[in-house]
Amino acid sequence: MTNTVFLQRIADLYDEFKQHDARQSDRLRRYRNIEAESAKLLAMLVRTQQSKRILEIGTSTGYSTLWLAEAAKTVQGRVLTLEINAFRSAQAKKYAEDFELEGFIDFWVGDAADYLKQAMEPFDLILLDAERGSYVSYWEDLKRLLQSSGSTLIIDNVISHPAEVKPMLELIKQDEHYMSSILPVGAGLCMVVVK
Ligand SMILES: C[S@@+](CC[C@H](N)C(=O)[O-])C[C@H]1O[C@@H](n2cnc3c(N)ncnc32)[C@H](O)[C@@H]1O
Repeated sequence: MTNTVFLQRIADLYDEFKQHDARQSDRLRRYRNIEAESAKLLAMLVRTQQSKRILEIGTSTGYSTLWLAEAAKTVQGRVLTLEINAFRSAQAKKYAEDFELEGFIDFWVGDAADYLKQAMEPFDLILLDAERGSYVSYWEDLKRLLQSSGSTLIIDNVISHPAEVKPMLELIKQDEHYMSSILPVGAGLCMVVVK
């Protein structure tokens, strides 16, 4: 698939997802995919950082996963994506097949907390985009998975939902091993880098 085709197809898919969400009154039934500009920035980060090991927490229908995987493909990287809703994970897998990117993605179904508790292998880039109320409880595990200098954590929705992410951002700020900054892109991304 050429880059032009990828961009057109992913834009069409995003429109479909947005239309789906506009029809849902229940927040949990919405796909809540990341903003297009944020997804593009993530793909740029993979390229600049040459991220080989990428973790996504919150697959939904795989919009951000596709962007991450398309970039991972160019740097010989892989994406592991976690989703509690098996139906959504299956939807995401189907889109990955349609985009011929399934070979760069591992889909894991379950509560992210369970994965994070037992995980030992480090990641170069982690996208945190699940239920914000759980983020603080993930922090100790995330620290273990962000092992080397330059390893990066991106947290979505820090401008759109400041109160919900505040406890997590406070925790990060207090830790002298990390630098963090809020990027005014999409719904607001917090970029956290291991010093
Ligand atoms: C904001 S959406 C993710 C959007 C996705 N990153 C994208 O841009 O296409 C959050 C997703 O996290 C999932 N989720 C919520 N709590 C979770 C948990 N404890 N473990 C794994 N996934 C969870 C939800 O089912 C939902 O699909």
